[in-house]
Amino acid sequence: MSTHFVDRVVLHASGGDGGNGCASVHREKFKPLGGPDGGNGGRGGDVVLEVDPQVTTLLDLHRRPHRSAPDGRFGMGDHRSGAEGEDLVIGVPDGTIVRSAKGELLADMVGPGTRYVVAPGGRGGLGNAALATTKRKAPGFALLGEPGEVVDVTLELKTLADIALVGFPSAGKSSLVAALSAARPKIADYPFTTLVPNLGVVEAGSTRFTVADVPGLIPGASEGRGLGLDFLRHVERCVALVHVLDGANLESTRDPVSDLEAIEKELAAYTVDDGTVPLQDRPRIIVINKADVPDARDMADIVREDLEKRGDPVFVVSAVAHTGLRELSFAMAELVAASRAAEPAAVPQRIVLNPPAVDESGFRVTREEYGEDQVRFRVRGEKPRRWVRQTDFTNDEAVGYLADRLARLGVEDELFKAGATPGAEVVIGDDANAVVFDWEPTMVAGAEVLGQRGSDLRLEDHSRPTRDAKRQQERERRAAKAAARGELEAERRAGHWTSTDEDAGDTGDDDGA
Ligand SMILES: Nc1nc2c(ncn2[C@@H]2O[C@H](COP(=O)(O)OP(=O)(O)OP(=O)(O)O)[C@@H](O)[C@H]2O)c(=O)[nH]1
Ligand SMILES: [Mg+2]
Repeated sequence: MSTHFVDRVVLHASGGDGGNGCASVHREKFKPLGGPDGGNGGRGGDVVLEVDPQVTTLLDLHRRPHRSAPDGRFGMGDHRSGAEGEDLVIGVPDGTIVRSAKGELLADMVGPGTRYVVAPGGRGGLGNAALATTKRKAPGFALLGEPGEVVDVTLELKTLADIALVGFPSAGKSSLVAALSAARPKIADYPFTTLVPNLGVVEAGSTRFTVADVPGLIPGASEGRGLGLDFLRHVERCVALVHVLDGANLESTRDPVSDLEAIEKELAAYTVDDGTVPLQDRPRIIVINKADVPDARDMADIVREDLEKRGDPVFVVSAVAHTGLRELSFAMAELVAASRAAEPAAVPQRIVLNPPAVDESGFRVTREEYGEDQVRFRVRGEKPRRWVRQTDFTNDEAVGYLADRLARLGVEDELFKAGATPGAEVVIGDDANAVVFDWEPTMVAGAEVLGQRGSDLRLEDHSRPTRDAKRQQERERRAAKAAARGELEAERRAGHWTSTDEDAGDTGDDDGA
C-alpha cells in the first residue's frame, strides 16, 4: 500500500522558442534584384494551466512534471511566416494554487476555464522583409527567435468543497460520499484507501453543495503520522466539517467519543492560511456510521448524549444500508445555506494574480568595479535584454542593427553619463545570459548626439502629415537617381542628411518585434 499523497507538485514548464526570422531576397526571372522577402519566425507556444472540472488531482503532473510547448517555425522566403507553436494547455483541478520557486503566490485558480500562462513562448524573429527600410533596403540579416521562458512553479491543490468529511481511516467517509452523491470513490476495508480527495455533489431540497472526502486522519497526524496533516489543506476551504465516526469499531482502545476528541486535537494543531477561519472554529456535524451493524446501534445509544453535549447535531446513519441519510443531507445543506447567506462573498473569487507587470520601457546603466581596478558597465532592462537575444552575432549587419537600437533607446547616452569611454567593457543583461562588448560608441562626443545610426526610419509614424512623407519621397527619388548614376558619394550624403533630419521624429520606440 502506498501512502503517497499527491497534492503538491513542482512543474518544470518550458515555453516554445520563437522561430528565427528569415533573410532572403526575392528572385524572379529577368528581375534579378528583387526586394527582401524573408518572412518572420512564428512565436513559440505558451505553457498554460487551465482549470478543468474533469481533473481532480495533480497525479498526472506528478508523473510527468516536465512539460514544454512546441517551438515556432522559422520564417521562409517569399514572405512566408513560420507557423506558431501551439499552446500546451494543462488541465488542473479547481482550487489549484500556483507559486513561484520562491514561494510567492502567482495564481489562485478558481472556477472552470480559469487560465494562467506559466511559461510564455518566445517571440518569433522578424524576417529581413520586415526589417527593410528606405535606408536599409535589403537587410542581409534577420532577427533570431527568442527562447521560451523556462519556469519552475509549485502547484498545490486546495480542494474547493462546501463540506469536508473527516475521520479515522475506514470510518466510512468514502462510503458516505458514495451514498450521498453520484461520486464513486474507492472503498475498501483497509486504512488509507483514500489518498486523494474525492468530491461529490449533493442535492438537498433547493441547495446544491459539494462534499469532499479526504484521507483518514489518525492521532499524531500533526507530527506526521499516517499521511500527516498535509492534506488538511483540502479542508481549509470548506465552510463546515462532518465528523464521521465508526460505530462498529471493535478496537478496545477506541470508541466514537475518543475518536472525535482525537480528531479534534489534530484539527486544532493545524494552522490555516492567514485570513481563514481556524478549523476548530468551523461549524460541524457529527455522524455515527455503520448503524446497520447491531453493535454500532448499541454504541450510538450509549455515546449519543455525550456527543450532543458538545453542542453539535448528531446523526446516526448507515452508508451501506442508506439509513438516516436524508436528514443528514438536509442538515448539511442548512449549514451551507447559512454560510452562503452570511457571506455571499464566500463564492470563490475568480481572479488570477499575475506576476506584477514589469516596466518594459526602462533600462538602467550601472558602473561596476571588479577584480583589480577593473571597471565595467552593466545595462539592465527588458528591451536591451530582448534585443541581445534576437541578435545573430555571427552577422555584422545584425550586430550593427543592435547597436542602432541601443543607441536609439538612449543606452549610449547613459553609458557616457555613467563615465564609459570608447573601448570600455559593457555587459548587457544579468549574469546568466549576459553578453559582453567592447564598446564602440556611435556618438563622437559626450553631450552631442550625432545619431547617424541612432535614427531609423522604420520608427517613423506613417500617419504623420504628408509634408514629411513628401520630403521623404523626394529624398528617396534623389537617392535612387544618384545611385542609378553610380554617384555613391551623393547617395551617402543623401542618407546622412535624411537621418539627422529625422532625429526629431524618432520615437525611440520598439519595432514590435
Ligand atoms: N457495515 C457497514 N460497513 C460500512 C459502512 N460504511 C462503510 N463501511 C465499510 O467500512 C470500510 C471502510 O469504508 P471506506 O468508505 O473506505 O472508509 P474511509 O473512511 O473512506 O477510509 P479511508 O479512505 O481509508 O480513510 C469498507 O469496508 C466499507 O464497506 C456502513 O454503513 N456499514
Ligand atoms: Mg476513503
